[in-house]
Amino acid sequence: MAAQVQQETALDPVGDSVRDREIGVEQEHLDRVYQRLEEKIHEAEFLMNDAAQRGQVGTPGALAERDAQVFRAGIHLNRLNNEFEDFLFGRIDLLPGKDGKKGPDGAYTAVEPAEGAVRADNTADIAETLHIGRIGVLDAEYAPLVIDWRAPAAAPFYRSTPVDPGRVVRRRVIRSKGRKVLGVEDDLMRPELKATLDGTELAVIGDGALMAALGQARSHTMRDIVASIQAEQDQVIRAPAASVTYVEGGPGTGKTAVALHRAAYLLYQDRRRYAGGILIVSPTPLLVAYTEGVLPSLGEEGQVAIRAVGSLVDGAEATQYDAPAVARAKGSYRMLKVLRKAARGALEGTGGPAGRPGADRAGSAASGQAVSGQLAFGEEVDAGVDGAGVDGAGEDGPGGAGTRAPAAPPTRLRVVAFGRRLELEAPELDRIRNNALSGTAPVNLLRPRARKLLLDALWSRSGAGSRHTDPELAAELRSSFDEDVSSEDAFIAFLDAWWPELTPRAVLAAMSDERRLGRWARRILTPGEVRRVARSLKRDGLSVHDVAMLDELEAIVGTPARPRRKRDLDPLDQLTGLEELMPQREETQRERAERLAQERTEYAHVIVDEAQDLTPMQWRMIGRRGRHATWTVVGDPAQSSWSDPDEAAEARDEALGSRPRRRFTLTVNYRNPAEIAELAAKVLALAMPGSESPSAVRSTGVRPRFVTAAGGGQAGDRATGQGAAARDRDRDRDALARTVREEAARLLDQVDGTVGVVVAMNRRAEAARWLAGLGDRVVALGSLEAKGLEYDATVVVSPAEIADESPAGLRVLYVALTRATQQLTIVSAARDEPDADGVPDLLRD
Ligand SMILES: Nc1ncnc2c1ncn2[C@@H]1O[C@H](COP(=O)(O)OP(=O)(O)OP(=O)(O)O)[C@@H](O)[C@H]1O
Repeated sequence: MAAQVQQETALDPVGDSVRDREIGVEQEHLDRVYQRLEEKIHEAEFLMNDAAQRGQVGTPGALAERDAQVFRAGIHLNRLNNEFEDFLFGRIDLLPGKDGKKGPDGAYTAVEPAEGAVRADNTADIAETLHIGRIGVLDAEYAPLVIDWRAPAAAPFYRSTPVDPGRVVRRRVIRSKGRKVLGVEDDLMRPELKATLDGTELAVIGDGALMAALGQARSHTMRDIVASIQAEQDQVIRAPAASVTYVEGGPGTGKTAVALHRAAYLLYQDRRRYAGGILIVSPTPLLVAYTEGVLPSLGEEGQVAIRAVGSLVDGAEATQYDAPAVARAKGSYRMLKVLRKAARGALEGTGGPAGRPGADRAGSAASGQAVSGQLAFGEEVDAGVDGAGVDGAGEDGPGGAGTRAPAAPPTRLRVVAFGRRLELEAPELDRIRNNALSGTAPVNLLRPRARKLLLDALWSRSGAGSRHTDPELAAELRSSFDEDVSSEDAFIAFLDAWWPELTPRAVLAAMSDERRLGRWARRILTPGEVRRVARSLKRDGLSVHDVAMLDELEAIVGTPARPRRKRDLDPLDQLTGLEELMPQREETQRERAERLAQERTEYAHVIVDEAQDLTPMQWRMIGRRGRHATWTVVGDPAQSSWSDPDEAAEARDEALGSRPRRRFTLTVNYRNPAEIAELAAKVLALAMPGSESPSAVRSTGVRPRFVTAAGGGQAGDRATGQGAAARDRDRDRDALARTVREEAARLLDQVDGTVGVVVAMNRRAEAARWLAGLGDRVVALGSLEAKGLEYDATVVVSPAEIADESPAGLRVLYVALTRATQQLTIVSAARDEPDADGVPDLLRD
């Protein structure tokens, strides 16, 4: 593949006059397209006015027709206006096809050239020229002016290679801004051929679109790659949506880009089928923000929801990271067992002040707001905490106010029936509760069963059952007894307090009591894990792992039947007037998509990005959203930050069920130059011995730079004594701060785009201070946040610190080292044991 790209790019330079002429040719075409688009916009406007006028006729039939017309015209107009900018980007010049058949888009359908299309002397005539863009446009005679990039006729633009060119002779990428063509870049698929178009030999301009795209400076948002999708990527994007499409590939192979383009492709292919929505799950809010613009640029935002894994539960938003040991306990299958016990145990209450069961379902969403997509890191959770202060009674649990654990249940039930006072005491009540809980249904749905068992016990205590031998009379008596008792205020109040409706947050709050959690997690979690998990659940705000636990609890406790919410109707059914018929006025498409996504709990297709990072509990959460879906799962095991990949793979297989898998591997690294990829490969060899690095598609000649932050000297020649050690630490910290700042500033001078400084998670706040005042082209990131992102240049601070952070530390370091598109600087601290050239121990040969 890399070889192929080089071959494609080794084209003869041409003079400016030829370039100008070719730009002129494309400009003419673009002018024609714009003219046609304007006509279409006028048509859409006319339709809308016409339909509005028709509404004045007033018959129900005319009104319905008007509504439908206006709605469609509104959408059409909206799309045209939105996609007006920079939407024509490609062209292919094709040999005549095997047969003369045309498809619905007006293009010939044959993939292979006709026999005799290439003459014996290697000359040929171009039979068809197609322009490719973000949407399709036909001229007044229904001939294609622009082919939608997702249409079958556009596939050769992406699929054709010099090895397997099909009918394509020349592939051209057109760069334009607004209505102006700025440049063209050609790749020849049949370089040996002398092809003519209308009697003129085909010109070849530029040195390939891919290289031009890869060399561009990066900003804080991802760009679409629609003009330069490569053949192996196109296979994935256009793979049929049945079952599970599974894509693996190393860093920078375009997995995220491919996943996003696939969403757009699927919608184009079968919009009706995907009306059920496409969910894209991303690991972090930062990656969501980074990728959010890609789908709108492809003309799609409607039915696609991109959500961070910590934002999948309505009304809950992760604002915290857990320390690695806590994350390990919360994310593993073991937690499932604990949650099941906790949900049942939570009914026992805590003995604290009364909670507000049922009142907190979504209200307390995010008490600690995430700052610009960054989550807080729970390092304090691990900081040598003893079991002190664990009485969680009545304390606010995760998420802050309104998430109290259930109060202590009443210990006696007293009612009056048939003129007699009847009582049940604590032991009897406990027995009844245990009996009720022996059912397998969700706890909230077991309440009717508990109620029935209470009535049975009271009935038997009343002795009324033995008074009548006639079964019919006895049944009647029993039924009036039940009615009397269950309408008694005392009974209703008792039931509400004794078997309250549990909410997931209330159960989580109950788990913040170390004693109770210890009971529920006996022989499942270690005492240390119990202590840490309980403490982590006491703090304000939720972690990504808490969100998966909430979702699991929702399934475990169940939602009692409530009056049904009004179904989201078909938009056409809801329309009553012109104002509402204009989706872009009432509610933008994006807002509508967001609203629908909020209300939606299951999807027609689920795309999981960075799938290697999901914990078993997260797989279960996502699995519930795609029970009837088809799936696209993209990931790279070598970049996994989860400590137990086997357990995660088991959970993944459970979520995906028995659906057949179609596997793809992406092999070319488009992000990192070879010099950076080579260095990262050393860490890959340590992290995952035997696995292969993707081949880098380009080389910049700039080698990674190694710098040592010189503070207190090397580990060996340090002063001894407590005071001296503290001084050494301060000096080290100052030296690190100074060095990182200098290196970031140096890189800012050298690149036009962004610089990312990647540090161990517990240095994030510190690192942000080091960079203060350097401007918004530079950002500080914790190692886990760097996932999926990229920068023109990166500074990786203390590889050893990142590697030692967690059991998956080497893989996390591999991620950190593969974020740069141009330059990489490694800053070592004493712990890295750098050699005289500043190369840390971990990165030496
Ligand atoms: N065909 C292409 N044309 C132009 N740029 C491309 C192409 N494929 C990938 N890229 C660019 O390469 C970079 C890496 O892509 P992407 O982030 O999708 O890779 P990834 O496999 O998800 O990486 P990681 O696993 O490291 O997160 C992006 O800048 C993307 O735009």
